Amino acid sequence: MTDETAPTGDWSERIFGGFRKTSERLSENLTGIVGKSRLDDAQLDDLEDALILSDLGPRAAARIRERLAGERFERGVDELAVKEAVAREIAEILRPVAKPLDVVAFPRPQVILVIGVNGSGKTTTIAKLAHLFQEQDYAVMLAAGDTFRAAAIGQLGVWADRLGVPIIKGPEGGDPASVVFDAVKSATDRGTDALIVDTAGRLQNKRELMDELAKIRKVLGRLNPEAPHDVVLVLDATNGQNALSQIEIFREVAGVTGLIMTKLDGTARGGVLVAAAEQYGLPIHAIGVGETMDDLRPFDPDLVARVIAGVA
Ligand SMILES: Nc1nc2c(ncn2[C@@H]2O[C@H](COP(=O)(O)OP(=O)(O)OP(=O)(O)O)[C@@H](O)[C@H]2O)c(=O)[nH]1
Repeated sequence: MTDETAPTGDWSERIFGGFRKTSERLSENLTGIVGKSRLDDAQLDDLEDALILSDLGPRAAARIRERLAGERFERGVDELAVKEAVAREIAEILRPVAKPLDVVAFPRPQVILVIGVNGSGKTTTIAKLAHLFQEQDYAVMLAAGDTFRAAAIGQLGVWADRLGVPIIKGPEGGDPASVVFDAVKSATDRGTDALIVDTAGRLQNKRELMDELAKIRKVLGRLNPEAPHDVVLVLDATNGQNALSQIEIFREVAGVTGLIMTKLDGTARGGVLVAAAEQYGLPIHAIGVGETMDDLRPFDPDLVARVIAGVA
């Protein structure tokens, strides 16, 4: 964890890194592409392969191919024109899933479960979300529902101190559902707007995790039938294609309602977000572009599409 006062630089510059592996692959395969007013079958095949290799996935690749097969390039086919067309099509896929996480629950609190494998950036994302809500003048509380590891409880506690928000914790090895129960009661009593709950990320033991999350849900449902209002899966951009299998598994065990992708400031294959959007249609709430509490950014589908296509 770095100091939250560290300079953050220009975040929009950073996301070029997060999509670099995707956009480089794509660019390499489009270099020198020329033609008359339409792409021919061989060019369309190459384009589709390039999109798949760039982590956009077979479904998004097939969709973009189909759209570009019907495209008339008025000024003739060249690299820039094709990239512009690809950017437009990627934006079409991403726009419907770009959806910030809003605090809307009534009655309060809005209960947001945050899930994801260990190391994905879950704890940091919780801090970033808390900070974002604070900036919008919402009262926030954290709950340390990952009781499996003392370090996880400690780390969330450090963030709570920094942010100046209350945190409900239990003992290491304690029952996460009981922590969540206490937290919802406390948040309700205090009139808290958003309660953000950390959870264990033990994918190795799917059954145990499923039982744990089911128990949390049951307890929550007793206090508020609408809760949890959000189940946000945190994905690490550096994991590339692995993100898709994580969505698959967590959808099954936890009923994911939205995604946040972190570490898009590193060199990563963020293009997998396009595959995720096409395949699952889950809302993408935000992206993480650094380690400080200010480094959560809105997901801008048009910018991301242009970065991926190499025309930003
Ligand atoms: N560069 C970068 N690093 C990040 C980002 N988000 C989190 N990290 C770093 O990734 C590491 C893991 O983040 P955590 O928030 O501890 O992840 P976690 O999923 O809670 O992990 P556990 O505590 O092991 O369960 C830390 O060193 C964070 O500082 C991000 O957007 N960009």
